[in-house]
Amino acid sequence: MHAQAELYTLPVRHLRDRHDRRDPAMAVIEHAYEDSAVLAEAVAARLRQACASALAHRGHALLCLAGGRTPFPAYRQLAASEGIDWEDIAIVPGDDRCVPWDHAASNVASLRNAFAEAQGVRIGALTTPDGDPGASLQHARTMLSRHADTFDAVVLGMGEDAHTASLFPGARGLPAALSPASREDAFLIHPEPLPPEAPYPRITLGLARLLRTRSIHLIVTGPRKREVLREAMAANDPLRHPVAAVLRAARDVHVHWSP
Ligand SMILES: O=C1O[C@H](COP(=O)(O)O)[C@@H](O)[C@H](O)[C@H]1O
Repeated sequence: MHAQAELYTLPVRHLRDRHDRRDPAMAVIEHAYEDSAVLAEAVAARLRQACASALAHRGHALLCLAGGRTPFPAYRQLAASEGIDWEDIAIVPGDDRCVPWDHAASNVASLRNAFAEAQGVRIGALTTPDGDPGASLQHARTMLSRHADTFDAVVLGMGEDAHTASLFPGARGLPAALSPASREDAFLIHPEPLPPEAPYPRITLGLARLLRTRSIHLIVTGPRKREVLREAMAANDPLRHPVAAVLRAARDVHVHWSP
């Protein structure tokens, strides 16, 4: 195991204290690593520990995992871990793009691919096989109603526009998806503008469902995302920087960063 580098220069706790005095118990726990390989190893170890603890205490584990690209090296390491009883573990994506399952942008397809080695693991889809947005929304809500337990771990990513899961700034459906009063677990989001790297409508878990978890890990890499995270925390405006909603509402968020 590599030593964790002490290079996280973002004064996270300071910014939280200064800009959000309502709940001083909230905490962002910072982890900075020398590179993305070390980050992946550390995140995989955290997820392994969350699974082991859940299996020991409850006999099953439920993970909610981000799509995109950044966390996949950690997922592949987790999937290759020895001694995990995958048959008792279920995974749901935190969001997905409304595309067919055989499309390169499908988060559920990427997750199924990353966990191919994990014999017996169940990976639920937020989308229907053809990716139809309306049918996917209904499908996601039904699927999530069958996975209503508290998550053992939630992994989130963040885009350079400060979206997390598919909670996109400026999207019409964002206020409902961020509302703690929303009764639904999943929402259809039409990002405006569509992100060029994945220009599709999305299904996302809402903030309240994401926060029903025993642990949260936000994974960000590169200097630009670190800047965005700092801006999000300073502004503390979730409609502009949806990631701020997670940072201010969760009791503890582990932020994992590497260059
Ligand atoms: O579109 C998405 O983007 C975010 C960030 O992805 P990353 O590869 O830049 O970390 C991701 O967390 C989300 O699941 C995905 O649908």
